Amino acid sequence: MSDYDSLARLVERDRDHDCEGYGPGQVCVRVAAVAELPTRFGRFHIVAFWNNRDAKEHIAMVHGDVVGASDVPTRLHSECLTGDVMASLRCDCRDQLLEGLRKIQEAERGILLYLRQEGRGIGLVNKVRAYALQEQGLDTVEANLALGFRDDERDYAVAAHMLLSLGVNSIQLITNNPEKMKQLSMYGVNVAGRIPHVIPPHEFNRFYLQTKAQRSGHYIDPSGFAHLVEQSDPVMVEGMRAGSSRPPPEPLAQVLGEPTAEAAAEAQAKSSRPPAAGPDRAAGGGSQGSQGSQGSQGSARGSD
Ligand SMILES: Nc1nc2c(ncn2[C@@H]2O[C@H](COP(=O)(O)OP(=O)(O)OP(=O)(O)O)[C@@H](O)[C@H]2O)c(=O)[nH]1
Ligand SMILES: [Zn+2]
Repeated sequence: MSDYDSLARLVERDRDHDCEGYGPGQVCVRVAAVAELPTRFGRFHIVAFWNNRDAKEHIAMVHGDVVGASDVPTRLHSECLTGDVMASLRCDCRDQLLEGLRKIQEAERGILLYLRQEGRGIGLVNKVRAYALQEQGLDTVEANLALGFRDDERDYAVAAHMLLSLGVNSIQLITNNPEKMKQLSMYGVNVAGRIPHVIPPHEFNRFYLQTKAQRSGHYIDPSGFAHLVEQSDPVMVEGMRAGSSRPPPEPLAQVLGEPTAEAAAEAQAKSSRPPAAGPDRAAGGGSQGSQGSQGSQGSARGSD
């Protein structure tokens, strides 16, 4: 049976599915529709889900045969309109999304769940409010708390049910977030292991990533670098993987309007003048604004 057929059968199977649900919201999902989805990273199947809890349309990007499979590389991505669509540099979401699709496509099989949990579950309007507070000096955690939310409002019951509906036996979760591991296991998903998903920081998101490491307990080196012992894979961003036949995502330097290392080297080679010392660019300009300069106010959670 083809990968498509095995997924299409799930639509038939779920037509009248109505279980008691998972989590406090007793969320139940159905596999509602399946189609092929060629992407710039390769061919996927897109699986659209219905759920009984919110009017949001969560989806899975599926590569290869996952029904009944074990150790399936799986990424849970929470929606970030500003990062995913608008290419915001405040966070690492877009890089994580594209790198996640690429990692999955390079594996024999894999799943990326795109969960409509904008702003760690507080919604887009509130995330913009949180950004405004961050401009006044709060960090990402403090801004959520100031708005009356928890640091993270996400519940992964919907994700757990989606994975169970797809019939995976066990997953290797692509994440740095211990809460995702914990909740999926709690909801009955067999999380066999973790694949780190660290994106090197840049000047605009360094403080945000440090806050996630220091205050939210994410497995990111507090200095912001991907120097984790368990990280067996080299970090791949900016299309730097040697030997990959797939088109890389656009280099961050291009997004920032700066020349890439290759372009800079080429320009230098062409120039008869000796290269300028130019430490400014490497130092990131040092103009972090309020985000970079303000300190966090203790009460670190999970910072050990
Ligand atoms: N409230 C709030 N949400 C943010 C902010 N920056 C990014 N986000 C949201 O944070 C979420 C990030 O989701 P993920 O990348 O799936 O998860 P993660 O918690 O970083 O964990 P990883 O699996 O390690 O990447 C998205 O929903 C973003 O919209 C912020 O400053 N405040
Ligand atoms: Zn984001």
